[in-house]
Formats: sequence, C-alpha cells, structure tokens
Amino acid sequence: MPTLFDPIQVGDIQLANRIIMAPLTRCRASEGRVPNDLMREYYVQRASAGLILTEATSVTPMGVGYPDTPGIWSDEQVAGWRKITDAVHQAGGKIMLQLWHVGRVSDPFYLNGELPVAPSAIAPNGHVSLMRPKKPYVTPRALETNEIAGIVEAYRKGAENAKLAGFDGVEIHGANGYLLDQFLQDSSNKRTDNYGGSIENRARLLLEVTDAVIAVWGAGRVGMHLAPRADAHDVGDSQRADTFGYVATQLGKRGIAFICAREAQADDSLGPQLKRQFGGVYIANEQFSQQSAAKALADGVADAVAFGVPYIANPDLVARFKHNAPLNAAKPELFYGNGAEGYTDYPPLAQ
Ligand SMILES: C=C(C(=O)O)c1ccccc1
Repeated sequence: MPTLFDPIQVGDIQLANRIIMAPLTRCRASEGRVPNDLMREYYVQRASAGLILTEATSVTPMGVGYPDTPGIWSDEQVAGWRKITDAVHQAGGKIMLQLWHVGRVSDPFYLNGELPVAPSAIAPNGHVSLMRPKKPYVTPRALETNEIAGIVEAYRKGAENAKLAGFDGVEIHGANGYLLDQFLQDSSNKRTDNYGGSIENRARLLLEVTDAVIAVWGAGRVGMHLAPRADAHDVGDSQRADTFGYVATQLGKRGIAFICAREAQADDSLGPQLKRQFGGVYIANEQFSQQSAAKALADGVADAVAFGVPYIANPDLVARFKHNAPLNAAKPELFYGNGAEGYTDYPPLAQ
C-alpha cells in the first residue's frame, strides 16, 4: 500500500516522493512576463517536492489574461526559466512547466487592444479576475478554422522552449475553463467545423496539442491538467463523464506520463472512472490534507497528490508531513501581488 513518502516512476521521471507541488498562479516575480530571481528563490525553497508543477505559463502573448504571469514564448523568458530549473536541479528537485493559453478568460487590456480568442464568440459570466478595477468579460472572437494550426504551433514552440529552459517535462493546462477546456466543453464550444459538435471534435484541439508536445518531449515527459468538474470560468458540459472519459482514454493510448485532476474529492468525482480509463499515473488535486491524501493513495484513488495552498505557506511540506509537524497558515491576502511577503518569507520548520 503506497504512502506519500514512497518513490514513484512518472513516465520517464523517477520521483523521490508522491507529494507534488500543484501549479499555483501568483501574479508576481515576472515583470515583463520574464521570471526573475525572486521566483527562483520561491521554487528552490520547494525543491523537496516529489515534483514541482510550475504556475501556468503562457505559450503566446495572446494567451495572457492576468497581471505579471510568466510566458515561455521568448528567448528572454527561456533564459529566466533556465536560472530556475538549474537552481531547482542543484537543490535535488524535479520541475515541469505548465503550458497555458487562457482563451476567452482575458481582456483587450492584456492583448494590446485585441479581443481574446475562443472556440466561439461566447463570453463567460463574471469579471476579469485579479485586474483592478473589475471589468466584465468582453465577448471573445471565435478562432477561424485556419487559425487553429497556429495555436497548436504555439504550444509546440512553448514545449520546445521549455526543453531549452532545462525543465524535466511539461504539463499541458487542459483545465479550469481556459482555452483547451473551452474547446472541450459544449457550453463554450458551439463550432460547426471539425473542432466542434461531437466529443471527438471538441477534444480535437486538446489532443492535437498533446501530440505536438509529445513530438517535442516524448510521451514520458508530458502530463495533462484536467478539471472534470467542468465548472471553472463558466464552462460546463452536458456529457461530462463521456467527454472526460474519452479524453482520459485517448491520453492513455498516447501513454503520457500523468493526468493531474483537480476535483478528486468532489462527491460526484469522476476520478476513479478516469483513473481506470487512463491507465497511467493519476495525480489527485484540490484541498487535500496529509491524512486525506494518504487515504487516497491507500484506497487506490490516486497514485500521487498535488498540494496547492499548503505549498504556498510550507516550502518544506515534505519534512512537515514526515515529522507530523504543524503547518504554517497561508495568508490569502498575499496569494497574488508583488514582493517577497507571503511568497518567499514563510518560515521553515525549526531544525
Ligand atoms: C491558472 C490558474 C488556474 O488554473 O486556475 C489561476 C489563474 C489565476 C488565479 C488562480 C489560478
């Protein structure tokens, strides 16, 4: 019966433990969308995680939707990330970059006045989060069929740049109502071309991106982030179990390293079904404690667990779990924004 402290082979990568740092957008330490030394310190502090999944990182300037989030489309960004991967590796850690495109969850404010792009011209309800003052979402522009190859190329180039930046692999952000999820869900995708309508068509872009990224990295160093609850940023799907079951099955056929699913403790979790249909390493995420994570492994619900907020406040989470030590309390008011406070200043466990 595996525990959180047991090593695990995830695709081509051997992890020292099953305590994963979940992707955490912090909207800081990336002026000009280039990761800086403060971000290097932040990730090095957390290098004892079995695996670090970085914060979501845009593959193109048109895929940005928040202040001060990093990119992976320029040489300068590659150089900034290289400093981070080198330092994390020197500290004995493993780190994969999360490749991101926000699609309609953006605003002309971030896009030099251009409209956000999406599968269909349907704006999500709500407002552009983390931007001040709060603004309702604008209606995005539906991508032309002949533009989609360019989206796939942006992810492929991002995957290539991540390799140049020294990462151990990449995770594709297919969750939380961002572009790939917008195409996948039938509430946000009303296309009539072969990227809309059937489940196969709505999953097409996600799988074309997956194939392009596999061509760069090999399947053993590619993961996929999914949100089977399908409830973020106003997306939704009328056939959730079938839609995500199809994706999990297709990803299993490709033999990618892992799926990281953000919903495993939901009452109506598709986790067990998807884990079975995928057949590979299944990382559960969202609001786990050490105890509920240990149970998920013991019950075979997950092979590893990704922790978000605990990793914000506890760089040495593995040691704290090992010693059953108390955790630092996170400061939500400092989750986003600039500077070291609430980022790199959480105290380590007293030796
Ligand atoms: C990338 C994010 C996600 O996947 O939810 C995100 C973005 C902004 C704030 C929090 C999280």
